[in-house]
Amino acid sequence: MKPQDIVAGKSSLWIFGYGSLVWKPDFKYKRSKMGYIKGYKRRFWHGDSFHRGDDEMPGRVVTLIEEDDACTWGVAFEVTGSQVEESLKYLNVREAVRGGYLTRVVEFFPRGTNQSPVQALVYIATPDNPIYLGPASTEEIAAQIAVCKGKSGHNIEYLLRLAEFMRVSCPDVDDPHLFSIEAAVLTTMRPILLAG
Ligand SMILES: N[C@@H](CCC(=O)N[C@@H](CS)C(=O)NCC(=O)O)C(=O)O
Repeated sequence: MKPQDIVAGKSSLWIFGYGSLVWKPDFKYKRSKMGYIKGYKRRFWHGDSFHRGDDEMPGRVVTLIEEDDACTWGVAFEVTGSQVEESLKYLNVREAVRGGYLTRVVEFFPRGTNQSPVQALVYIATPDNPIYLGPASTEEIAAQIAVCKGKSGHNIEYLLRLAEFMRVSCPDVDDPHLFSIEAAVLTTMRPILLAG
């Protein structure tokens, strides 16, 4: 199913967030559910020269990388009525125009028993994206995040809020990629913060 098909004439739509959307949706929605999608892993492999970086020093934000046995936890937001058009208009600017993300349709599995999966729209930056940065070591990613900031704030805030969200909302989910980068940034920043 194409994204436009899931949206066409819809009075209700689910939008899956796995990065800044989990802690800052900034659009009106009817309800939200914790849950996951299959076949993708979350990685800090996308560049950002607007929200958390600039043209000289692009920040690193998350995208989804296809991997058969992977799953990524996040939040799905249900928008209904006028919220559908309002949220898509807002996210098109925030995610597509300023962030370089494309839309895809995924199957979202809400957490909990007796919850049926639903089709959801997701914003994803693919490797052919001009500001896609790709894989790097934990230390390299942490060093980049530690020094970048953009119009929405520091790249460290983006990292720590996502890590905090996962610890609080998905305490039983391990995310070695996310938490190893968080630990590396805090190790880098600790002497600087304590020296002050
Ligand atoms: N599409 C992912 C990632 C979204 C994301 O982090 N997008 C960036 C654009 S580069 C953003 O909106 N940043 C806002 C901010 O950093 O406050 C999601 O569903 O959460």
